[in-house]
Amino acid sequence: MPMASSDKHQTKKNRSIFQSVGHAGHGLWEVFNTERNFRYHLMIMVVIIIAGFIFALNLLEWIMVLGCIAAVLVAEILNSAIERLADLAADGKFHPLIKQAKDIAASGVLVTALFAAIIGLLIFGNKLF
Ligand SMILES: Nc1ncnc2c1ncn2[C@@H]1O[C@H](COP(=O)(O)OP(=O)(O)OP(=O)(O)O)[C@@H](O)[C@H]1O
Repeated sequence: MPMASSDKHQTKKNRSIFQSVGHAGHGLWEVFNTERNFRYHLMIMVVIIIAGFIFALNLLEWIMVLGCIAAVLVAEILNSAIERLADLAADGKFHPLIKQAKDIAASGVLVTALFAAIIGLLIFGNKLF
């Protein structure tokens, strides 16, 4: 469970590092609970990490693999935040700029995932062939 916020209707700055971390943890929990793609990425992450141990990646390879995983997860998290702001602004109505904002945010996830896949193929492909 995430750390509880002491003030559910807080609109002022966080009072301490602990409160900041608590709210960030709450955000992570929200993305995990509501975003199917984020859970897919987490499952792929587990498979890649297991593969990393099986193929005995060296330090540099681990750094690159973990960097790619972090980049994809962060892209998905930021995409989710933008989707929520867009939904708030759209208020249930269709708007071409909302469509652009959501599609552009999603393209950030796509580009990050594509490069992560290429880097993964280079690292694991190099071990296989
Ligand atoms: N209010 C809106 N105005 C215009 N287009 C919208 C609006 N809401 C959603 N869309 C379009 O529908 C698509 C799906 O929107 P939705 O908010 O359901 O994203 P999602 O399925 O959660 O996206 P992802 O697959 O990136 O997680 C968006 O990418 C966008 O093209």
